[in-house]
Amino acid sequence: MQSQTDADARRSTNAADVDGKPVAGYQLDYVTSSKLPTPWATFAIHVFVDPGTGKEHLALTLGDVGSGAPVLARVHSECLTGDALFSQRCDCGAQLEASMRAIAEEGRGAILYLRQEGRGIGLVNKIRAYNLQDAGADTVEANERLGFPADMRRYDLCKPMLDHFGIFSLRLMTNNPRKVRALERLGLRVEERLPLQVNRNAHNEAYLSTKAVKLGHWLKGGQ
Ligand SMILES: Nc1nc2c(ncn2[C@@H]2O[C@H](COP(=O)(O)OP(=O)(O)OP(=O)(O)O)[C@@H](O)[C@H]2O)c(=O)[nH]1
Ligand SMILES: [Zn+2]
Repeated sequence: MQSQTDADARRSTNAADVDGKPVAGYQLDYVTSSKLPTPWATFAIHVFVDPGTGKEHLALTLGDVGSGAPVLARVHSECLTGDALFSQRCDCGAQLEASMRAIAEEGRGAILYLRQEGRGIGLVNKIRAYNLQDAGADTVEANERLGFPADMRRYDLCKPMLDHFGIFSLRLMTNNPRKVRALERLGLRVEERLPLQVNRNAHNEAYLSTKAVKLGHWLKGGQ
């Protein structure tokens, strides 16, 4: 029997995909902000709600991000296992930490924390995909065997978040060309693309290789 999570995940493929036409005027409701002290800096945390899905998306900002100068930025998709539980199966937690550190060092920047777990297939399916990976599938094949595309994320929800802060020009920390293309298609300027290669280890080596070979990520050193 299909779980609610499966149905929700599949339904969202029908919405604009990153490589499809972005939804014009994607709507997110800004709700509230507060302070978020972290080991590296005290960020401002901002919450947005997607009225269509009920999902709460977050932004962390530091300094005057609305001045017009390109903003050091990270667009990060949720990975509960990597971001909160120290999983070594991926590079997500280390990338989040590295980007928070970099922004703290610069004294100015923004992180969009998008609630699209497991490249959009949700936590339940990501854990199922891990089992398929342990049985020999790579990350793309595992998604496909579960009936999903390799990557179901959408980035058009970044636009209302960035508009809220008056950000239109980015220095983006990413290795993912699809993310850069998607943001540019939304009319944002990616002035610079900064690599974010951290925490390669025995557990995530195959995951990183698949990113490079099948998903075209800019990863040096055979990753
Ligand atoms: N389906 C699936 N998703 C995964 C797996 N490992 C990590 N993820 C998800 O992959 C996404 C990673 O997103 P980001 O950190 O934004 O990064 P990225 O698209 O890999 O590109 P970068 O900007 O270079 O980090 C998160 O949503 C994770 O939950 C996996 O094995 N299978
Ligand atoms: Zn991860």
